[in-house]
Amino acid sequence: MTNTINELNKILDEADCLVDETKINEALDKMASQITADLSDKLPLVLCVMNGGLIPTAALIERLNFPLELDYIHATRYGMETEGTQLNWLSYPQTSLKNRHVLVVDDIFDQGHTLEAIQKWLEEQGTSSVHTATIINKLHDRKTNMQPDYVGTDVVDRFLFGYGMDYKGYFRNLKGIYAIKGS
Ligand SMILES: O=P(O)(O)OC[C@H]1O[C@H](OP(=O)(O)OP(=O)(O)O)[C@H](O)[C@@H]1O
Ligand code: HPA
Repeated sequence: MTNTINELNKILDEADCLVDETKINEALDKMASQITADLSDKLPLVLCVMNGGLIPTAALIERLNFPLELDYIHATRYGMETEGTQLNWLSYPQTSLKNRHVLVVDDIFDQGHTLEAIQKWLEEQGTSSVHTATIINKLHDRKTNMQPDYVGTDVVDRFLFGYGMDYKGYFRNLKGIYAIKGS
């Protein structure tokens, strides 16, 4: 256990903070304004993509001053790894989705497979509209075809953690967004 704590503390000490708390808050404010303009009269259902979406979703919805409902979906393709594989669907929303305007919130748009699959599945459930939002868009050319409707900020192609994103299950709780040394 001491080894694990030491290893994790070293990872954090050596990491680069790419997006600090101030920049995250500015990004969230901008996204909230755009979402308010589009969805404030739609009684939307906000769907948090667990686990990474937890912190961004909480921060975003406290900036939305109109009636909305909240539920979650849990799909994961990275697990404890730094490379994604197939998407595992672990939990589905309990709220009826038919004829609903849905806003899906996640932490990061990396290759895009997670959000693309969730969007497709939601459309098959008879939703009226599906919008997608992520705090981070990772810049590289390995993307699927879709684009999130609302993006906080672009970040270079390194392995990230903090603000919802994990390194081996840890560090989702950090207030900034960090890149692992050498990644
Ligand atoms: O754009 P993609 O390449 O599909 O990657 C993005 C997804 O990967 C992460 O989830 P992960 O599978 O790590 O599960 P977690 O949210 O529980 O960390 C992140 O939270 C996104 O949901
Ligand atoms: O860079 C990342 N960090 C953490 N989780 C992730 N899931 C996709 N990309 C990442």
